[in-house]
Amino acid sequence: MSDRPPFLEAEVVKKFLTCTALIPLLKTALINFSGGTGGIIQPVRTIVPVATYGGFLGVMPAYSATDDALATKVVTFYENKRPADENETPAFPSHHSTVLLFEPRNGILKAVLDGNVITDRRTAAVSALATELLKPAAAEVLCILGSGSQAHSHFEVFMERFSFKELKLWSRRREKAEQFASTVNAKVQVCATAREAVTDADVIITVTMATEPILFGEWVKPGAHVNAVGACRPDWREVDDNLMQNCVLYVDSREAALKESGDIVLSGAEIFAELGQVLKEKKLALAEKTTVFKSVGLAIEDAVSAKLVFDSWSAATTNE
Ligand SMILES: NC(=O)C1=CN([C@@H]2O[C@H](COP(=O)(O)OP(=O)(O)OC[C@H]3O[C@@H](n4cnc5c(N)ncnc54)[C@H](O)[C@@H]3O)[C@@H](O)[C@H]2O)C=CC1
Ligand SMILES: O=C([O-])C1=[NH+]CCC1
Repeated sequence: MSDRPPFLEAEVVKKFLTCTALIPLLKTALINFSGGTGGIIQPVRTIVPVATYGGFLGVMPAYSATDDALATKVVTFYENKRPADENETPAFPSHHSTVLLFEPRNGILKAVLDGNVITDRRTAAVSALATELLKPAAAEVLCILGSGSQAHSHFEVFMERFSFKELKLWSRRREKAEQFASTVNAKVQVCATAREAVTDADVIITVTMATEPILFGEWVKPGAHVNAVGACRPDWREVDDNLMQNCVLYVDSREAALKESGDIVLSGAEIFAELGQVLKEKKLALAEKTTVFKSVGLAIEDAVSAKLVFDSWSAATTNE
């Protein structure tokens, strides 16, 4: 047998990273991250700007004693500059990531995993956890702004976890939204403007590479819940000041959000609670108010996801 650690590619990750298995792990990890039983060491990620090319490289290490998981994700994300020709598709996906999973007992590298599926699924699963707690009681209309990788993963996870009656989609390039609508197994209303998509929505998901607001408070139905997933740089925005300042604001990590989220840093909006606190103390879930969950993405989510995939893959391989 080779000493080389295995590389678990996207198809393997897809097979083992099911929502059913992942969501309870994320729930526990987020509670522990926000003070639960502790045992989680996770610094705010290091970001190296690749300014010449409009890119960023992020290093995201985390250790969970409770989960016995030690990992680091390396992620690059590049501003997906609008091509000069409107009909041209950007040559590369905007995000690329890889997860290194270590054996906590001795530090040996156990596996290298495709990080793209992990990033897409765990982000959508965390948004679903926030939505379960913060959506209005009768939530019938879901709106997604954006049509890239995260839009797809959020769609998949939300279709599995909720039963919305209507799904509205807006994307900067209408043909991308139409392409999305034609490939998914559900009726999707493609909207000409973000405003049209947001109007009357009970739950809104922003998953764009926008650097200026694309979601405005005056469009949002009182009591709606927003998962604000993009704009992970301190000078990038997806959501305007009006919404940020007039909502009950939840984050995945207070420390990271105050450093990385332009929507928070530039609006001066006050954070009400971390998601992990709400998962632990349900009374913090003010679902009758207009709520925003600002997610920047946590290394611990990647670590528990990678361990789940590796353990499931190892068990399946041993039994073959
Ligand atoms: N919070 C978290 O844990 C994570 C957040 N993200 C963020 O989620 C967002 C979406 O990521 P992906 O779907 O992987 O990216 P993607 O590149 O696959 O899709 C981006 C979408 O944004 C649209 N877009 C690009 N520039 C825009 C602009 N100026 N205005 C409006 N729309 C614009 C594109 O047309 C596309 O629909 C990004 O901001 C990304 O950094 C990604 C991973 C994890
Ligand atoms: O958590 C993550 O992997 C990311 N958040 C924003 C860009 C990538």
